[in-house]
Amino acid sequence: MVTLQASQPKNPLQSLQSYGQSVWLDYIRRSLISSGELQHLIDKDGLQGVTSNPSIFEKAIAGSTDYDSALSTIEQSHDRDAMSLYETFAIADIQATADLLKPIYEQTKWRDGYISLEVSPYLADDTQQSISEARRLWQAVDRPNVMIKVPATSAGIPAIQQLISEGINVNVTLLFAQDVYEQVANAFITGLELLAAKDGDIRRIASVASFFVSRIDNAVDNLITAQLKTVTDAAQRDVLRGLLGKVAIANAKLAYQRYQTIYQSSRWQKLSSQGAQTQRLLWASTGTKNPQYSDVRYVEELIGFDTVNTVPPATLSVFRAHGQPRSSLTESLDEARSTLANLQQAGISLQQVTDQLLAEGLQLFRNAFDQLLSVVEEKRTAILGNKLNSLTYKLPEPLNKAVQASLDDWQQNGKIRRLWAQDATLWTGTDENKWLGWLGITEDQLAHIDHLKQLAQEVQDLEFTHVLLLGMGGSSLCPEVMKLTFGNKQGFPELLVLDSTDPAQIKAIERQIDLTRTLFIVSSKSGSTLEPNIFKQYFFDQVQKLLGAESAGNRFIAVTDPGSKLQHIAEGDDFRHLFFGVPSIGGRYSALSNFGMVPAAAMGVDVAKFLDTAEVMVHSCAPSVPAKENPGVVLGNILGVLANQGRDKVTLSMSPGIADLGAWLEQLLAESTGKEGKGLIPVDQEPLGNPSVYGDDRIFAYIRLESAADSAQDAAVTALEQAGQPVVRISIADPYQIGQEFFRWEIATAVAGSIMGIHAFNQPDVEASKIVTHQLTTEYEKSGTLPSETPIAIEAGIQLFTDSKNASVLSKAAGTDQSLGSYLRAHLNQLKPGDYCTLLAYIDRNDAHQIQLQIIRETIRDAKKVATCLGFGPPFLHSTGQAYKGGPNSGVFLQITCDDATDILVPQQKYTFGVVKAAQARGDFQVLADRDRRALRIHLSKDVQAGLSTLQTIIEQIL
Ligand SMILES: O=C(CO)[C@@H](O)[C@H](O)[C@H](O)[C@H](O)COP(=O)(O)O
Ligand SMILES: O=C[C@H](O)COP(=O)(O)O
Repeated sequence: MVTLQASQPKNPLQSLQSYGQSVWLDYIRRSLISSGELQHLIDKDGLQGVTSNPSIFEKAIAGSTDYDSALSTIEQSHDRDAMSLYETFAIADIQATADLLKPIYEQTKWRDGYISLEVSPYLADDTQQSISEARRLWQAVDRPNVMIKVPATSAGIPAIQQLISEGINVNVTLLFAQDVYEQVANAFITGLELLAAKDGDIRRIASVASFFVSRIDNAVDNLITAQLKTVTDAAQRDVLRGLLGKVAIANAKLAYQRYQTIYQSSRWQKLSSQGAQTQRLLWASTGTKNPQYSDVRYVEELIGFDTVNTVPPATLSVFRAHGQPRSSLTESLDEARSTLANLQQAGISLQQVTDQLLAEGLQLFRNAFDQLLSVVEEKRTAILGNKLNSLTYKLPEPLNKAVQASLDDWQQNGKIRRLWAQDATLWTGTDENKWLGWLGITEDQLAHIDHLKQLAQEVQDLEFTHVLLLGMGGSSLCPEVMKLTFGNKQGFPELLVLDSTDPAQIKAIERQIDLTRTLFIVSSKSGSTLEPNIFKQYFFDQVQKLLGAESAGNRFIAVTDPGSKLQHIAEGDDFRHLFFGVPSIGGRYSALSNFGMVPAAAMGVDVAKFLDTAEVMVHSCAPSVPAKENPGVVLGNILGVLANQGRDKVTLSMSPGIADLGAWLEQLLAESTGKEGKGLIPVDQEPLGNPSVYGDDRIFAYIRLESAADSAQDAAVTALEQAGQPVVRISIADPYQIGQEFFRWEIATAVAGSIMGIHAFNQPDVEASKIVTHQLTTEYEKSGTLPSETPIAIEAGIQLFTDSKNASVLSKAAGTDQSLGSYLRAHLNQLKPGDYCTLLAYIDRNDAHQIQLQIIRETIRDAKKVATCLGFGPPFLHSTGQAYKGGPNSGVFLQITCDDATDILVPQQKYTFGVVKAAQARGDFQVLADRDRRALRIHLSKDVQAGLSTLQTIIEQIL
């Protein structure tokens, strides 16, 4: 303790030192430090320490502009998440305060001169996390005169012992009960003993036990006042009245008695003889709350040797002005005992009060922390402006209310933190924790960006004209988005993507490229997917014929998970490069990993910039960002809650320049959530209609590219909003910000999956059709033909097929006129409100076919007022196929197959690509039928365009 000169006139604050009490300030704020006011308090009032807590930092950072310019300087140089911004400010303030207090620390031989920093209030129930957080903060602040604050919960007490044993100074906070205080003192002493046993320097370990005072009076006075309303007995009323405003101080005085006993014990004497300092009681919560009580009561009544009182600024001022110090802490101890005994007799349990105060105290700190982080997040978002894609939404009121309640649940139950902590119980508790590697992928990629930069350089140097990506689903959809969004980058090859076994489509791609100047990327996470493997066989064979076996591998790159079959093939064929995926990232969550970024780098996208830009969204969705501020969590809650209320058709509308994002989103949403009879049904590329064509099963998501928006789309979305349809709007200022949507929607899908109660990372029903396809191709290899089938109707060169169950339903409904039209009418008449209709087209995906299918789709939507989807096979099998089979049984399917005009033999196999496609269509159909889906297959002849025209005419006639 610093001894003041005898000659100096002492103010009441300064006088406290002569009673053995140190005054600390329960407040911190940057301007207090920078203005010199804190130094003044140290110099003039003898202030000997400072404490902070989440509420104090909330007032400082959220309630002032002290930090605004620092915040914008940081953000302008590099974006950080709200938690990291808060910590940067908090740590800087703590360090600056520690430096101001350092002379006191040294003069008092490490007894005083401390500043405290509290661990996140969200860790109060977790011993291990409290320990690691405290260690991390201790190292980050890197000052000997800091104390890390840990709450006195049952999980906190073992953490306190451990931290003390490691030589970390601890301020034990949220202490209300004497018994708990004893446990804390015991943990402290044990911690010191452990440190001494390791030959640690125990003399320098300082700790305080922050015993809260005024809150006890508040709580107890309320209970007494409530009793006084019912108790009529005069004597009892006197006793009750006499207890008002007495309990907190009585409790503190008796805690101090325990302190004295503990630190006179022989156990302590052993440590003391080695130079250990006691863990002082520190009176906290010492601002007077009840205006009827003296404003200095919780200072004046608690003065005693070897104690600390941490006071808020207002109490500091009034005590300086009129405080009357006396040695009060050891006065009237009998009265204190009888106060507590009377309280018990009056039926008020002090233990219940203190238990409740601890729970409330934690909640208050959590609320303050959330408020603090919300405000930092708001300030950050304002500084970022349009560098962060915005999200707004308008929902009909009952739905909005349900979404807000769900967001509250996510907040109060710490679910965002649980998501980031990879807690499988947020979903089904199966193995979801093994599939969350995508949460940290941007950081990982940026840390190893050189391999992508080198690839980009190499591709340029070698002057390839094309990069052809061979892959399916999660391995092809992000590259498709990149291709459409970024087009051809000057000086780089054009990226093409092959994800279809349709022979016409393969030929169309082959016609576009020069095989000798193309770089092939074979992309498959599992490395065992049929399509990329046979694509590789085909193109490797072609290149080999032109360049010779030695050189062919030089034109191939593989992206796959370590140890896969594709890795072995790539090594065997001497591929140019082998890039690995992360096994804990499933295909549809892999966009920002090598599966999306290798092709992006090869086509000339600045991947470092792309990932850096995506990180802005990662920061916005961070675990510490409160639910209502968290853009991924907000979207996930909207999707999950609306799906549970029957609005499960997520109708996607994108600006034309980013239209392919829809196909990527389709896979993410459908494959992640469409299972166990539940699911979000994405509706992509369905042209927006007027509000009258929609039922009440939709939610609309409009993703607008600000630089190239479509005014008709804008008007249509506004009309939907005005008609009361739920609409989410996302705005993207720059195509480079599309990566933010990858991450936002991944978080949103994971959140929606949790709300819907499903495993958001598996795809059990995709596997089912793969198995049937495999059986069919094996059969073909043996017999040279696929099993024969009998159509249920033939007309105008079009054949209809279905399974026996659907056949009998449709035949009955078609009646005597078993024409194509009657069957189609019977099939489409099964559509009822809330259903959706999907066209599953196993044909060449060219512009003409797309236009025809879109017309058919619109006709069905407008006539039946149902959602309509369009999937090309086989790609959709790796995407929406999961939801069609595993999701709600509300789909009515029209599968469209055709005879192939030309076919291509798969090298080293007996089958052709056409046979594979046919087997895939049949496998798909069989599984749909096995799952009791309403499905009809329409088989066209070789002239697909003519067949589609006939189909279009019939559908227009019958609806
Ligand atoms: O625990 C410490 C210091 O160790 C304090 O910062 C403590 O958190 C504060 O005194 C209280 O939170 C203030 O409580 P109150 O005045 O709001 O009741
Ligand atoms: O979405 C995933 C597709 O089924 C492709 O899987 P893959 O990357 O293991 O080949």
